[in-house]
Amino acid sequence: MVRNLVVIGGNSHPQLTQSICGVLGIPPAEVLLSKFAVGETRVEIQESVREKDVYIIQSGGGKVNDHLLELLITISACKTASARRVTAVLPLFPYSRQSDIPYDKAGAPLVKASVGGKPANGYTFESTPSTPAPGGKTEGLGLMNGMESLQKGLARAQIEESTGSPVKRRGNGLPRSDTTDSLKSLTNGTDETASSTSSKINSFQPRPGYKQWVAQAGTLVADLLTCAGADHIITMDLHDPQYQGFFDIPVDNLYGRPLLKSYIQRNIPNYKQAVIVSPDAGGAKRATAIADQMGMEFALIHKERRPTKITDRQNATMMLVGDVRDRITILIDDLADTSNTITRAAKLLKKEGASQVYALLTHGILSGDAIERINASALDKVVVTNSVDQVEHLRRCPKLEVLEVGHVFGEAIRRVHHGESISVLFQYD
Ligand SMILES: O=P(O)(O)OC[C@H]1O[C@H](OP(=O)(O)OP(=O)(O)O)[C@H](O)[C@@H]1O
Repeated sequence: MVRNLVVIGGNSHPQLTQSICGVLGIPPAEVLLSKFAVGETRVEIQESVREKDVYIIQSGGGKVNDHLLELLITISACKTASARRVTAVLPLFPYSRQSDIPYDKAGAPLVKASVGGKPANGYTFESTPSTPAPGGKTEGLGLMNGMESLQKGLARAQIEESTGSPVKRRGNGLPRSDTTDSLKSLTNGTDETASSTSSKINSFQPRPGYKQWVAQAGTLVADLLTCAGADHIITMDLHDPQYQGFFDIPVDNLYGRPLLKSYIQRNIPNYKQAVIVSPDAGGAKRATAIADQMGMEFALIHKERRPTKITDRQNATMMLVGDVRDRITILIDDLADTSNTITRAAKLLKKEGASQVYALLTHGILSGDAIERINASALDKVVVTNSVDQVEHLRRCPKLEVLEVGHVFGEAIRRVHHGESISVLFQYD
């Protein structure tokens, strides 16, 4: 029994809250988490948290935005109810993959670039923005684009003023052709100017190589948590460990690896002869750490994230570096979302002669038709932790096995509460 410690479970994962409370020997706090008719989140803390050390359990996955808002409101409610310290426990941290520019699954940037006003079909990843030449035109970019739009808007206003009727526009904001003559007379009076103005008046057209300005949601979410009043974060296997640097409060990033290692030792026959495989270069460090510690061989799948052409998805190939013939292979990754990565990797491993393919992941998000994809794949077994609720996934996927993380978070909470070191939880030997 621990004193002055309160655990509040969000709606994302009630089973994990129960298991953490079981480890700590306390019941979860009484809270009301619901929604008003309009859809707004409603939170009521139904017991006193004054001067208490509060831990709120809320994972990513599922209705991730609802869960995030519910967490923020709960943190704020505890702070205003005079909690001494509020710790957000996020077994899967939401939005932590969004600190980079977005790519589609074939690895192509989501920017649809245009070249000289033409569609992006000729775009290659080797393309670079053209160097502006003296007297050269910089079509459709930045300041020039703004000036041309302004010029065009003025021209349209003048036509409207002189004719007394509004200029009709196409969907893209261009005047209709019946106004073109008037337009010509109001610009330089030449066809060339009119047509070039027409082509330029359109909205912003990014060029190849232009880095699209995207929301850095990871930073925003970090700020929202601290703004709401979180004093401390506990999470597990952050997709980018550097994400801890987005916070100015302590972040404890626990490892799921001890669980995965122990699964291998207990369940894979003659495991020293098996091969650990990283399904992409991004996860190589994660997978080699396990292979090195367990004295196992390692292979890498090079996931080509840069197809030659933006339209050519077939070029987004996977290539195996290492030998897996007649060996059991174990894919190691931090998470599976759509399951594309692990199912494609499994197909390649079987093609290269692997006798069996396991996938061991910390976070089984398994969105959309991920389960169907796994069921139909070459994967023999998928092992995930319950950092995300797996009840529904288990029901639908006979290949799925789930490892319990409640004791890891329970022990981390106990140690943080008592001011003990939790570094022992970071060791995975
Ligand atoms: O199940 P899926 O939808 O295929 O997603 C899973 C993949 O996504 C993440 O990596 P990401 O593609 O973000 O690349 P990175 O490792 O290079 O950051 C993760 O590490 C997996 O490899």
